[in-house]
Amino acid sequence: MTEFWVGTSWKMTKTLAQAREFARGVGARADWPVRPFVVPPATALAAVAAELGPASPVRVGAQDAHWEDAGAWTGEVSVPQVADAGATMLEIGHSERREYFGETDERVNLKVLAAVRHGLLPLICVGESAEVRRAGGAAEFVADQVRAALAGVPAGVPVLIAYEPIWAIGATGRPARPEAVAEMAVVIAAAAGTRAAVLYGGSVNLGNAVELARVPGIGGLFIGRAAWEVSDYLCIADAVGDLVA
Ligand SMILES: O=C(CO)COP(=O)(O)O
Repeated sequence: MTEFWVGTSWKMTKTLAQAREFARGVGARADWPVRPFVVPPATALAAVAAELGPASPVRVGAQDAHWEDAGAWTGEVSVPQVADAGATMLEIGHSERREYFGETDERVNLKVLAAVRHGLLPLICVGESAEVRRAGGAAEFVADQVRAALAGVPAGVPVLIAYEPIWAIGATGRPARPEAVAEMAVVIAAAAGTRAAVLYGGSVNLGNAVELARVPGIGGLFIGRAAWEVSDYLCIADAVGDLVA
């Protein structure tokens, strides 16, 4: 395995001081066996990027951005703005945004196109609900999400796609079984093509990270809660790194 992504989204957590502390912790590390990334809240993007510096191997991502470059969109931030703050990746379509903030497949696609237009690496989140899985429609649902997100994106443009089943995310979630992740990696690769690396997210922790990282077709892990302490993040990156080195 030549490259394996390990990243964490901080969601709506961390003050500036906490964000800087985390950035100092990852910034102190010179050698990475994995491709590291952090996805701070918008308030901390610039501070984290500044702390890491432009040459850092740790990539910084924004959790969301509007599809227009600028304008009268109160409360939003644009892709050029998050890029200006230091983001080189853009997370798009997390299920929390789809569920609570009206993110549709169409908007996800507009945001992917905006990210590509401005040279940010899109990190597109997809995943089915427990209901859809129970009804046997998970593969089709996720393939549709992937195809919709990538409509109009030229074939050679690299993207990351995080498979994050809704039932696996957060305090009430349970991690997907490796076999289910493997099946979905095939589905996503078929829908997205070779330009996509497929990541898994949803209740990843130190105890299950290696098993999930071993899943065929999986090129990274996208972690929430279990990586919010920098020492925990580094432990997971090292455990996975031993596997992929
Ligand atoms: O949503 C996630 C990453 O985007 C995963 O969150 P948890 O790891 O906290 O379940």
